[in-house]
Amino acid sequence: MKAFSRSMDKVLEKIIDEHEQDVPRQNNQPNDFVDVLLSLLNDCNDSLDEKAFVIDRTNIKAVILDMIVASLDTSSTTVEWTLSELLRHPHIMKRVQKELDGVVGMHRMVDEKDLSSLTYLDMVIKEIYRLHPIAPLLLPRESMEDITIDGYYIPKKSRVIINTWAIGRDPNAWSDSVELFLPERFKDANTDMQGHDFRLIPFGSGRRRCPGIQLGLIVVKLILAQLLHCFDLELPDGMLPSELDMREIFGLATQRVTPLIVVPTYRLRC
Ligand code: HEM
Repeated sequence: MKAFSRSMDKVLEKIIDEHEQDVPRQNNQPNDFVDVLLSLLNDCNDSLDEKAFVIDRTNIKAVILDMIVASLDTSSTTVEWTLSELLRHPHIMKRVQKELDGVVGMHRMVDEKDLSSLTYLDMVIKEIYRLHPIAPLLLPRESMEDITIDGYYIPKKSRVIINTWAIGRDPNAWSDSVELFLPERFKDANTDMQGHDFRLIPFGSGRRRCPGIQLGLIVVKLILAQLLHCFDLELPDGMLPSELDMREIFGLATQRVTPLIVVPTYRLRC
């Protein structure tokens, strides 16, 4: 563990050093997240001001590490569950590819600017988060006052845990076909994932909502669009879609019990 912390510290030091040495960035024009953190480092030297917050190099390393930890598994696990469901539902995978071929064609790769036109892929991603929310229990909350909701009394200072996994499979919130993978259920629905519609809150809601939601959604959508556009994907060794193991590991992040193995075949003409 200590060896890991030391090597991680080296990586973080390198990231900060590179930003500090990158002269064009230092024209009071922050370029990226680390630049913004470094600009705060230089800004808060007013030790007489009690309200001034202090941010030092260690804090910056902690925040960068926090971002790496919070973003990697969440994004990659979303991609893995999406591919799993698409491999179990080949007609839906074909429909995603048809949309991609219509929007992008077969002679170039998907670009970030194409993403807003991929509306069926949006529905697929929402359906993934309904059935496979990556953080099924969100972050724990503490109630600030006594309250009764639907007849349940919750005293002040209770630890409250929101089970988004159960909400996603609740027939009262969705329909009887709640166990089915049906992206079309979002066709005419105005459901967003920003924390306003409590039926679908894979990034949480309120002040502790995921601060990386915009980045996360773009990264996940771009990776999926590129994979599905560039490749036809199949299960290995003639495995049938119905034979794919969909068991989940219960934990802070919902991973697959068995890693997904996929056989890709290139399909573009470029
Ligand atoms: C697509 C993938 C992602 C998913 C599904 C996801 C999901 C979540 C969820 C459910 C929470 C808890 C929210 C709550 O309890 O209300 C959370 C918190 C957080 N996420 Fe994400 N996230 C993703 C990507 C990212 C990215 C890309 C970043 C940063 C670059 C990030 C940074 C964070 C941080 C720092 C917190 C803790 C916020 C706090 O303590 O107040 N996440 N995320």
